[in-house]
Amino acid sequence: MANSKDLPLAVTMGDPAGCGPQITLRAWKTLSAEPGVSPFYVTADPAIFGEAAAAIDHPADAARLFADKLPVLPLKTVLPDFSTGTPDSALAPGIVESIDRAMADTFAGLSGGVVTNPISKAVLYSAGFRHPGHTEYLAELCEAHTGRPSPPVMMLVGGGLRVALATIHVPLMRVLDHLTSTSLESVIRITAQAMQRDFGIGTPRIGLTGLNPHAGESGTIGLEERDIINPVADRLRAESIDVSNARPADTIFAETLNGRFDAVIAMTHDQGLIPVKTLDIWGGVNTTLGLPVIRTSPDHGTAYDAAADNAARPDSLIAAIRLASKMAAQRARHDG
Ligand SMILES: NC(=O)C1=CN([C@@H]2O[C@H](COP(=O)(O)OP(=O)(O)OC[C@H]3O[C@@H](n4cnc5c(N)ncnc54)[C@H](O)[C@@H]3O)[C@@H](O)[C@H]2O)C=CC1
Ligand SMILES: NCC(=O)COP(=O)(O)O
Repeated sequence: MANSKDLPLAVTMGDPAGCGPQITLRAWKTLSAEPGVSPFYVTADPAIFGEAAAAIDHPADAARLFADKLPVLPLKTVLPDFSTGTPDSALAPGIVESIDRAMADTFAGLSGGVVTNPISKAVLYSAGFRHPGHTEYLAELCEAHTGRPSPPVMMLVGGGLRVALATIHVPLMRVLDHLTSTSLESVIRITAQAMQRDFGIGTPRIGLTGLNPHAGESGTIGLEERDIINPVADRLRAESIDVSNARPADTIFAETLNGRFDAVIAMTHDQGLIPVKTLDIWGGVNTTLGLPVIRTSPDHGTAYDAAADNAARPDSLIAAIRLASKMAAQRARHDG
């Protein structure tokens, strides 16, 4: 499967009633004038971008047009009328087709990676979508394509931090059903490999948060550090993976900003996302590690309110496209 730096990136439409069309157009205006970044095309209905868009028949046409027009590969699904800022489950089939097409192009070696625009989980759920989010859906598409499981790891990059998650879209009450020695070991291995292959860090230093306050305070405020996290870290250190024991989650991000770790693995979604979004709400990027394709995304959601005001900021999508472009180049170097 190609993941070449020379291929265009496939950007999905996301929810067309959300911020996706505005931020895509604004990102294209910035990036079409920026040397060194991969060109991209959008899998979408060209009409949602007005005169700035040019419909293309094939991803290979994107690079030639990119400086002058936003290249758009049209969907088969006809979008119903919609109102910007108003969620509508009737848009779900087009949203899903856009994701499927971007992934199919990447599997076929026509695109160098996928950058997803935000979707509303609630809108897709109400139309029968049975995956928690893009992350899990993309992993399923990868498994269907390769025949091998691709356990996905969500990583947020921003504010000087790289933060992977040991559990993703899981209700807090169910975290312990998902945080097992096996799952944590897999997340650490995938993060360590991705740091080398996609971020060019030869010997990554990985910090683990504790699950409990004070990382369990020697077992007096919780036992998961003693029983799950630290034994996994011990085992992996014996294999020369540079991973810490569980450290208090309230300080590990400051330690990381001071240079102690290259990446942190947080045990829960909010534990990891709060520091990144607080430090870098506009520039943070969500990337999925562990897949055979490169995937990035803005760290924010559909921002229906900002979209309705025509005020959606493209910064995070721009950062997501730049990161995908860099990862594609790094992966090509790594894989030789
Ligand atoms: N990668 C994805 O597809 C993601 C999707 N979501 C989905 O987005 C939906 C809305 O979630 P919320 O929690 O409201 O988060 P949100 O990120 O859409 O909005 C939170 C606040 O930030 C503002 N905001 C976000 N992005 C902005 C931008 N680019 N420009 C200007 N203002 C911006 C919004 O206007 C809002 O006030 C949910 O259904 C959720 O499932 C949330 C996060 C990521
Ligand atoms: N909070 C991050 C988020 O919900 C993104 O999910 P996904 O759609 O990238 O799986």
